[in-house]
Formats: sequence, structure tokens, C-alpha cells
Amino acid sequence: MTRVARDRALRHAGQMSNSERSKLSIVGAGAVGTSLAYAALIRESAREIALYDIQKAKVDAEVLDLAHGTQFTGSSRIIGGDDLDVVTGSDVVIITAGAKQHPGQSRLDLAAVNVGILRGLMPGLVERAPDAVYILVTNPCDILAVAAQKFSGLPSARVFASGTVLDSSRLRWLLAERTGVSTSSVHAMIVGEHGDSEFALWSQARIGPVPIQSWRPVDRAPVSADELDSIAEDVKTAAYRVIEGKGATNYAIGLSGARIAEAVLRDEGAILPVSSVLDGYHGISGVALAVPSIVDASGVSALIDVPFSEQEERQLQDSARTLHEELAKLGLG
Ligand SMILES: NC(=O)C1=CN([C@@H]2O[C@H](COP(=O)(O)OP(=O)(O)OC[C@H]3O[C@@H](n4cnc5c(N)ncnc54)[C@H](O)[C@@H]3O)[C@@H](O)[C@H]2O)C=CC1
Ligand SMILES: CC(=O)C(=O)O
Repeated sequence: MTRVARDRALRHAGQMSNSERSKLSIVGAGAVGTSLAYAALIRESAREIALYDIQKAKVDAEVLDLAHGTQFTGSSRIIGGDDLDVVTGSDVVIITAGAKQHPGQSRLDLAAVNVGILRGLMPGLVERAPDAVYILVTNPCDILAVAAQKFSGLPSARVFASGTVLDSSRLRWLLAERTGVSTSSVHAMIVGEHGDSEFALWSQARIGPVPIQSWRPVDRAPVSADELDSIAEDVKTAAYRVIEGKGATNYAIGLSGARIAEAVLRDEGAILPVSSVLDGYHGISGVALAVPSIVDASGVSALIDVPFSEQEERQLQDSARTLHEELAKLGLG
């Protein structure tokens, strides 16, 4: 049982107050890891945030820079360094360490090198944080979720990837811009691989309470099927465009990672499209894919069995095939 889940049981039994005792560790202090730490500090996602990297000078400087701003960020504390012991006792560990895409590379192109890095990292992490929930952000994150689960032997509920939480945020922003409503009133998800075979679950998408296909505002044009296709394509190619322009995507994934950690640390039961190893979901097993999942103190506590359209079902199976093939190439199938 994770510490957060144990605390929940104690709270229910009246033996513990609600004051959280939470530690979030971030492995990898590059563009993504530091943005995640920054977002987590500002959002007060955890009481203690630890940043670990093998580059001592860099991680020490990043921790110092973040610590210098804590007068303005509430009560969270930041620690870190190049000694893996900084993760000891974590409730959530988010892994962002490893190679990133260069312009023209796909996420799957990073698989072999990043699986190798993860193989080296997992035993030491699990030794120091045996009760943590592990969240894989390093790409290809769906492949790395399977690898981390195998290398750690932890239950698959406690080892999952950020999946398409970021892509879904991109989708919601685009739909909000198009429809003129706030992102919080857009209910839509990208599912499948966090990668080139991902797709929008249009059959379930809503603007407020209205299915997107029936959305007919008084003074605006409805969103046509062609526009929906173009928006989904825009989401799929978004990372390539940002990487082309600035070499990395970091702020939006930093916020997404902090949001997922909060769902665990606050035992929220939030529905998020994270990616855990499937066992019979729509007939798919042995690969991790992003599907609507309930995230709470125990990790992914349940998957939501959404009715997919025929096309969406085909797209989900295509995503699964792509990832099965990649896992087989890596000897992880
Ligand atoms: N899943 C998602 O939605 C997203 C995933 N990513 C992925 O996140 C990963 C990191 O990206 P960036 O931060 O931009 O890369 P970066 O190159 O800026 O940082 C990577 C960091 O990992 C560190 N590292 C390497 N091996 C390590 C080890 N064994 N232990 C600890 N630290 C180690 C490096 O020293 C470096 O500081 C990439 O794989 C990228 O593709 C990026 C954006 C979104
Ligand atoms: C790099 C990456 O995976 C993303 O920004 O979606």
C-alpha cells in the first residue's frame, strides 16, 4: 500500500489529520524536470520536492535557483542533488531523465537509449522509495511504463506514464480557442499512444454538456468534421513544431506532470488519460496506452470502459499494434 493510501485509511479511521506529508521526487533536471519542479512549487503540489540528476553542477544550480524563489511559492520545500538518496521516502517519483527528440526524430526513436537508462535507474529508485507511485514522462513514455513495471516488479497500478494528459490539454486549448468557451468547459481527450498513432476521442467530446458534433452556438459557426480532423492533426504534430522552434517542450508538460502528481498525492480520484499496462481493456494486454483512468493514492485504481466508435476502436487497436511491435524489437514483448 502506498503511504498516501495508508494515510487515507488512517484519516477515515480518524487517526490522522488532513495535513499532508507528501514528497514528490523528479528524476532528471533537464528542461522538463526543472519545469515540472517549478510548476509543482508554484501549485504547491507536494510539501517536499526533490530533484535528482547525474549532472551535479547543473542539478545543484537548478535547486538553488528554485529555492531562491520559495518566498513567493507557499510552503513547499525544494531539495536535490546528484545523490540518489534525495528520493528516499518519496510518495511520487516522476521520471524525466534521458534523451530527447531532435528535430525530425519521433518519440519511438528514443526507445532503446531511454530503456537502457531506465534499466539502470529503477532498482536504486525502488530501493529508496518502495511505496511510491512511479510516473514515466521520458519518451516514449508508454514503452517506458512497460519497461519500468518489468524492471521494478511493482504492481502496474503504481507504474504508469503521463500518457496523453499533455496532448489532451493541447486539444482542449485548441477547442476553447475555436469555440470561445473556457478550457475548463471543454471536455475532450486524446487517447492511445503518446505519439504518432494517438487520436481524439471525438465520440465522447463535449463543449459544456453538448456533444461537439451537435454544438450550435447562436452567433458562431458549428465545428465541421474537417475542422475536427485538422484540430486532431494539429495536436499530433504540436510537439514537433515546438521542438523545431526551441529544441524542447517543457512548460506544458511541467504543468501536466504536476497535475498528475497532485491527483495521487491528494487522493483525488481524478479521471485523466494516463497510460498504464493494459490487461484486457478492449481486448488489449501487455502494452501501456492512454485511456481514461481513475488516478488516486493507489495510482491508477481503475480504467473507464468508454464506448468507442468503430473508427476509434480501429485507431486504438492500431496504437496497440505499434507499441507491441516496438516492445518486441526491444525484447520487452
Ligand atoms: N511524455 C511527455 O508528454 C513528454 C516527454 N518528454 C520527454 O522528457 C524527456 C526529457 O526531456 P528534456 O528534459 O527536454 O531533456 P534534457 O536533455 O533537457 O534533460 C534530460 C536530463 O536527464 C538527465 N539524465 C540522463 N541520464 C540520467 C540518469 N541516469 N539519472 C538522472 N538523470 C539523468 C540529463 O543529465 C539531463 O539533465 C525526453 O525523453 C523527452 O522526450 C518531453 C516532453 C513531453
Ligand atoms: C516531446 C513530447 O512528447 C511532447 O511535447 O508531446
